[in-house]
Amino acid sequence: MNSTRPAPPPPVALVNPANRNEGAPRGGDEQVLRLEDVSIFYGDYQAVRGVDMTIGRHQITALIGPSGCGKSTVLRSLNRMNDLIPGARVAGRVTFHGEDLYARDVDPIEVRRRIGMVFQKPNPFPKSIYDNIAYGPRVTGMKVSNMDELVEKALRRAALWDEVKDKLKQSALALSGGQQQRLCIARTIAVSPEVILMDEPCSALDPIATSKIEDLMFELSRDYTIVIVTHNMQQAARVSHRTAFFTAEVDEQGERHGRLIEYDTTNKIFTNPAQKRTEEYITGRFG
Ligand SMILES: Nc1ncnc2c1ncn2[C@@H]1O[C@H](COP(=O)(O)OP(=O)(O)OP(=O)(O)O)[C@@H](O)[C@H]1O
Repeated sequence: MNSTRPAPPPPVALVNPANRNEGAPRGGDEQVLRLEDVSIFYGDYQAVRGVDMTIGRHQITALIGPSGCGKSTVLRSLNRMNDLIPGARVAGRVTFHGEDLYARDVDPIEVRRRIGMVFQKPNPFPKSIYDNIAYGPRVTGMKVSNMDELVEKALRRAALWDEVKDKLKQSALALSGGQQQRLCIARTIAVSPEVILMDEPCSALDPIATSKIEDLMFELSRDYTIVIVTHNMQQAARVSHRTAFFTAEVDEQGERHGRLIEYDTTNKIFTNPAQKRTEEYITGRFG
């Protein structure tokens, strides 16, 4: 008997009664993405250090943590979006179904088709609603027998069809912010990705539009694997199956590096985290 075993931390404030993903994670045993000892640099600066994590199929994985801890940097490493930032470099291994995403012969364009991304600010093209959806399939050379059908399917999947079906030829820029974000999700879906990365997709939206996107994420997780960066802990608690808590640590030289502190089921992270720093962040005492 180990009588010196520390007592588990008390339940924290953000207990998660509304989480719809409680219980056995769907399909989560199958790993889609894996990070092994991943460090990410901007020039000489090591923004993220030594991250190990796996992302399960058809799960929603939330990345949370204080500003500057490297959440977006890690997210962008999952579809080689960091390649587009001059001086950015990924060390370690990121694999997608066991295949090294950064291997020489891997085409980053194909990576981004299979692992799509939705950004913080809705960024539709200054084109019609229809052309926003049709653009990806056209430029990636997808063989599409019926583009109208594909556009309708993507818009339906993104829960936008009923609102736009009578104005497909109108500019996407005339849509509300929430509609624009669902259009961006439809645009991502149109090229048949397997994973959707979302970088604070609701931060520019009001609570009603946010709630619609959260419902949509839940629906989409039946068919897609989703990784979301969010500042909103309630959102992580509501929508995700698993949560990764990052923070920035200062090294001997006084440099700050993002580190993954704890990664577990969302329920565990929000009710009984193993790490004191996670608990302090969740309860608002730090960060
Ligand atoms: N393009 C860039 N060039 C140089 N440094 C960068 C770049 N992007 C991010 N960084 C630095 O990397 C670190 C991690 O940034 P990142 O944006 O990934 O953090 P974050 O946790 O997503 O922050 P936030 O929650 O504020 O969006 C920060 O110190 C940031 O200044």
